[in-house]
Amino acid sequence: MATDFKSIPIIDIGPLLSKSDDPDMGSDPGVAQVVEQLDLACREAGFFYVKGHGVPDPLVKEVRSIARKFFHLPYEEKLKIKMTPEAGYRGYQRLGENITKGVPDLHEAIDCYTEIKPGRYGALGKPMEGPNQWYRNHTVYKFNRSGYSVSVVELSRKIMRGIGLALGGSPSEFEGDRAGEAFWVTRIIGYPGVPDANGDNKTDNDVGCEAHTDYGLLTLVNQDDDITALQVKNLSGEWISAPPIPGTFVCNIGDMLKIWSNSLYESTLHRVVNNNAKYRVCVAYFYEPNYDAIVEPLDFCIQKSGGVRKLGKSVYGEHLVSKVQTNFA
Ligand SMILES: N=C(N)NCCCC[C@H](N)C(=O)O
Ligand SMILES: O=C(O)CCC(=O)C(=O)O
Ligand SMILES: [Fe+2]
Repeated sequence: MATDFKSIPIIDIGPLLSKSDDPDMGSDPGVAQVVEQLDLACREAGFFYVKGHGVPDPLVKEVRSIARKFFHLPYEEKLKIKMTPEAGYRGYQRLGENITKGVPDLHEAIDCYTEIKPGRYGALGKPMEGPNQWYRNHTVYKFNRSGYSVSVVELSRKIMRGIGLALGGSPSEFEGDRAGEAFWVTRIIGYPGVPDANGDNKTDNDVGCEAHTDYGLLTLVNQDDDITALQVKNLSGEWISAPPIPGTFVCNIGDMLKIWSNSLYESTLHRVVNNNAKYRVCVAYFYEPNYDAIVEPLDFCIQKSGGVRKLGKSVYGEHLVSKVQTNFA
């Protein structure tokens, strides 16, 4: 929402990926071009599409089809992996159960998080401890086995190397005790189409997901190919659509990157409105800092902002827990 962007840029990150293990990647002209585009996109919109990302198209489609299959199961089946605070907020959330801005959203979802062993982060980690409910549903089990998460975590790390350079830092800026053990969240989401005559899909709200920002570093959205529903807010308050572009992921910046960058990059408000008759699925992958990362504006970002420190300190795990705990009625 940093500017009045009217569309969301598409970036071919192929050149970045081909050099992403070279510590001197920044001096490669192909990489430099990608980095320049990343910087512009992050400053202007906080959103961009990536193409040339190397995740096989059949895999991208397969996880959406797994998601669709799950949401078509009878309600009783889905409830067998119900999300509860006791389950570390992992599992299935029914239609209207997620709350954004105090209003129930018109979507259902499964949340999976990096597993946290009891005691791993003390009191900070306690609310999020627990295993994912992979083994209690055949369809969810297939998602776990697909290899999707492994592909997108690698991809995210490489994009973050480009973003480190884009900010004017090193490619490894978001590694080590910042995001070397990146926490991840996978959210498998289903949005009913426009409510039908008998009102089966009705909640108090017909917005699929109300306006919000994402919490961590970088989100990778894998959305249905044939429905435009994701909208991004620009500076004048207009909602700019992020239509599906086959072969791409929609990427956006989270709250922790906003802090580290001292607001040079913003976590942009977005929402989902499915006005289509068809059911829409989306698999969102959130690449986050280390669970216990202490996040505060980086010195070189403060320098770039005329020496003014714009934001205070945050602990990622605390931010996540406070969000997760207000996501339910
Ligand atoms: N992990 C993410 N970003 N999930 C987004 C869920 C919707 C926003 C949430 N209810 C909120 O109010 O923040
Ligand atoms: O469904 C989408 O396209 C995006 C979902 C989203 O913004 C979220 O879950 O954080
Ligand atoms: Fe989001």
